[in-house]
Amino acid sequence: MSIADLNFLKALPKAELHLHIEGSLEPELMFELSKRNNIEIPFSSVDEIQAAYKFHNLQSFLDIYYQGASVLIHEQDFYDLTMAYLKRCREDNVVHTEIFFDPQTHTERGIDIGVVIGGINKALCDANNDWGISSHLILCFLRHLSEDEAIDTLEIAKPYLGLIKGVGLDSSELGHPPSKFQKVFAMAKELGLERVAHAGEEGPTEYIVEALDLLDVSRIDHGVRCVEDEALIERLKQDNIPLTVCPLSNTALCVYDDMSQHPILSLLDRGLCVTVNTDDPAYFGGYVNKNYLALSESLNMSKEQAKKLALNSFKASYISETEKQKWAEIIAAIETKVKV
Ligand SMILES: Nc1ncnc2[nH]cnc12
Ligand SMILES: [Zn+2]
Repeated sequence: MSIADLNFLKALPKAELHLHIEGSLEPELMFELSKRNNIEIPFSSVDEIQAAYKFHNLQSFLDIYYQGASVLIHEQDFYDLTMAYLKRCREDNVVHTEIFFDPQTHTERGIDIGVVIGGINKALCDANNDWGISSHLILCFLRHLSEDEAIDTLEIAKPYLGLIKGVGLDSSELGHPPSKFQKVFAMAKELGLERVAHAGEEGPTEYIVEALDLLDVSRIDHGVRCVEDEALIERLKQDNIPLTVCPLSNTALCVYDDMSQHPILSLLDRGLCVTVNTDDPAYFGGYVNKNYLALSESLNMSKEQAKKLALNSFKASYISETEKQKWAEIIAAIETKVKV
């Protein structure tokens, strides 16, 4: 890709809607926090950590991801983690981000949910004040745990609901259908929270349908397996349900053997509201612009397609209609012709 093309991708304002903050823990910070907090990790160097990042499916990644998160103890750790991610947003011209966090990964280890939310929120406020990056926070339930544990998590989050935009569902998908969490999602809706869920990453198309019908979600995270069901594709299009797609994640976790097989651009061309996101950038090889770049290199993404993906990222977000309009106008004004 030429320098002009790279500059074009960078110039596009973008929103990120599918980012697990724990998945932005870079090996360097993991190592630093393990020393700072005296937490043992089974690696003796940053290189050793990086060498362990070879995954063959979602579970092989999650095992390492939960182990990595064990170095996060104090509010300052969550602040440092979030601030490091927001610096990457600034570099990539990501001007709005909707961040997932997994409270149960921390409360299970005896960390107070207030410590987690406090550290993340302070970094989000600083990035908003200093760099104008806006954000929302989405609390995810771990689907390999029980619904009662998810309900307990929603309960302890109640004092912080003013800082939380919505709830999500993540972790091991296969064997943990959305139907398992119908009650807690109804409670979240009652509390006025937005709802999203991972579905159709490794799991079958039925999980996408369940997330829509039983959890009443307004976005699907991943959702790429919708390509197996024509009627579902039509429904997602008609009902304007966005998919937060994560290209580099999908190849790192072997959902696709090669990026050239990825369906994101064909779904875009069919009129679905697909968006580009990182999922767990510290583990999957890059942040937002790297994901766009991969689509350029492997799928020959055009500049018009890139603009549409950036536009979709704001359309699919939970920002106000006025803000959406503002970003749409800015994106529309970006020149697609290479200037000499
Ligand atoms: N890609 C992914 N799928 C499900 N749960 C996750 N938690 C972090 N990354 C995830
Ligand atoms: Zn995810």
